Amino acid sequence: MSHPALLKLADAKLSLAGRTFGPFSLSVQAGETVAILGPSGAGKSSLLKLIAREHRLAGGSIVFDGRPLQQWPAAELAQRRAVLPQAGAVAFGLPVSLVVALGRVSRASDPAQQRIVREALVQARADHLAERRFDTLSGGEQARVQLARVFAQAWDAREGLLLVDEPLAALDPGLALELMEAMQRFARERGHALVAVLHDLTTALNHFDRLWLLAEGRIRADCGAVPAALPLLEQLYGVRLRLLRDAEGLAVVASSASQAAHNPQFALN
Ligand SMILES: Nc1ncnc2c1ncn2[C@@H]1O[C@H](COP(=O)(O)OP(=O)(O)OP(=O)(O)O)[C@@H](O)[C@H]1O
Repeated sequence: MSHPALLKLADAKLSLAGRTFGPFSLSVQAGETVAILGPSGAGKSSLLKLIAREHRLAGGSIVFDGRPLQQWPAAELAQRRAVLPQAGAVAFGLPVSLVVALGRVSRASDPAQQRIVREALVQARADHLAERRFDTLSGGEQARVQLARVFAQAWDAREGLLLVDEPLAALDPGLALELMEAMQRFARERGHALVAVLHDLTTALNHFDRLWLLAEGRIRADCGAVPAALPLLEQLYGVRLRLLRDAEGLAVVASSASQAAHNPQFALN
């Protein structure tokens, strides 16, 4: 028997500067991981913000854990869903430990705060930065601290929602992989759903269950994150893609049409 969706959008619409996005009819199960993909300007961040309740719903409905999103009291919602905005969206001249502790402000009393902040920093590979000022950190260091804040916020929730916007964009390949795995583990252990805006197709196919493909403010496909999605991705971005595969996983690379046509080794299956 299938469980009711943790998050359900039914004909949800968003209106920004006279432009309408959607209608979106989408659902996410507890523990599921979804990557939102699409060309620049497609509306990925806007959709994420709509789900995060940072944008007002202009039509339809969004239900989170059986309750319309707009009916959730702010403090309760903050304890069940955490948002990592796109880099540069927040600028703090604060100590790192305080930035991470901001994830806990919705709790009236929080005796575990110090321990959780410390452990969240460890999981985000940022514990060595605890004593630094946030605005003196590099882009990749800031990204790790922001991720620690998200971890701290959703630390003791179950079946919550992590909404992250290009969380790995500022990280070197080793760290990007480590943090992707940390996010997956963190979400899996708590039954949290993870919805991420991404540009990296390799990460999307290797680490996510589902893909929402977005173009011009509309969902073009809602499909499994499987190699068979490649033709849809080619259409979405208007580029030929090659799929490289070995025992450890897949890699997707953009390629010129002529290269792809002459290389049967990379054919889809
Ligand atoms: N608050 C806003 N007011 C008016 N227009 C907006 C607002 N936020 C975004 N837009 C516009 O809506 C469109 C979609 O923006 P959005 O940030 O959602 O795209 P995106 O798919 O996340 O792009 P990128 O990959 O470049 O980050 C863009 O044309 C953008 O300029």
